[in-house]
Amino acid sequence: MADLYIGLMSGTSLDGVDGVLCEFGGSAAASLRVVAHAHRGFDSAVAAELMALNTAGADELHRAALAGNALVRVYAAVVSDLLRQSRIDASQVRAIGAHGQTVRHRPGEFDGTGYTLQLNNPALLAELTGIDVIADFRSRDVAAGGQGAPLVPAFHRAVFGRPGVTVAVLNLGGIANITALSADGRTIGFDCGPANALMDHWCLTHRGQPFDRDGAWAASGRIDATLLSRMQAEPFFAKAPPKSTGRDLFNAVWLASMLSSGPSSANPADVQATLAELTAWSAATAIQAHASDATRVLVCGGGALNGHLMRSIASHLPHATVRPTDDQGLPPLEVEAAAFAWLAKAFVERQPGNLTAVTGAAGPRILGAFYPA
Ligand SMILES: Nc1ncnc2c1ncn2[C@@H]1O[C@H](COP(=O)(O)OP(=O)(O)OP(=O)(O)O)[C@@H](O)[C@H]1O
Ligand SMILES: CC(=O)N[C@H]1[C@@H]2OC[C@@H](O2)[C@@H](O)[C@@H]1O[C@H](C)C(=O)O
Repeated sequence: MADLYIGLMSGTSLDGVDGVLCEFGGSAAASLRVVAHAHRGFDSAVAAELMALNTAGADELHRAALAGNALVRVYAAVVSDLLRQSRIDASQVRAIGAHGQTVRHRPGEFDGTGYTLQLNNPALLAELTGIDVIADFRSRDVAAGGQGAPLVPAFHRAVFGRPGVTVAVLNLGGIANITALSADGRTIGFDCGPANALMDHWCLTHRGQPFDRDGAWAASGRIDATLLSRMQAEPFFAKAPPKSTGRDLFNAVWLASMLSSGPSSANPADVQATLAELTAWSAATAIQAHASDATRVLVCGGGALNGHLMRSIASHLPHATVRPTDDQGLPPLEVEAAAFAWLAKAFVERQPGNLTAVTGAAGPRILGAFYPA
């Protein structure tokens, strides 16, 4: 039987769900083949509710439970798209790795353990698809004192790692994270700052568009150096890894406080240009600090389709080629979903999914919880 897994990712951009059906040839992810990719956007009511649940509000428990159900109905539709496209029957798929929707991420805070919360209803997904589901990949790492994020570096190492060569992988989702795959075999990874979450918010507010296609609007503006340096002073950027972040920090309130706490350009296009530069600067700074000898930077996530952002990052890293991951046979919008297919496989095989050097957890841990078909 082919080793078939589905990965489902709905990330911090809140743009919808990416799913992939993957075939694994052996235990190494290098032998992974994406058989099918499907994407479904959230309808506006679901997107608005998921966004609202990122901040405290009335009757949250009830609303969060219903939002988990709504999310899973989109997941089930994506699974059905994948099976139809690939003409594969549900019974042939070993498991689905379903990330869920992060609405809070506070590892290590409050009582020392803190929490990370992904809305989901894996029982309903198992019911709707008839396939085993693995979910809640982050909590065990947090329980072991880790950040619970980013989790993709282990997958990046397995698919993009090259012995004796330093490679940097940059994910530009709602939040940005890097993986530094050093020539000597060490792997470091951490969230390096905001990516599309703030740019999408600003674009929607001022242009009525969910995102700035190709970064054309940002490219039309001028970087506001004063605003940029105020943003760069955010303590998260100077923090040493392990570190992770999310909409808990980089949200509309953060942006509003940056805009109101000193002089800033009145022109919204200039703010967009400044946000793009903040992403480029923070990613390039992280790469220079942890993978200074990288001559290749592989970019995944929707930001890889933002030509302006890609050029800005490249201009900060003149000694490296900055290319989308399609170059390595895995298109940018498939990487994270494939990582959760890979993590589901790791769970089924009782292999640890975390890298302690990345998350800071006390040890390697098997990640996820099992919901049988
Ligand atoms: N053609 C494009 N031009 C500019 N930006 C784009 C383009 N296509 C997608 N994007 C951006 O990519 C985002 C989606 O990226 P992605 O699917 O990687 O996010 P995500 O899964 O939410 O990420 P993460 O979990 O890493 O935070 C969109 O919200 C948009 O901002
Ligand atoms: C808590 C959470 O959902 N974090 C996401 C988010 O989106 C990007 C970045 O922040 C990364 O840390 C993580 O996602 C990827 C899939 C990860 O865990 O590697």
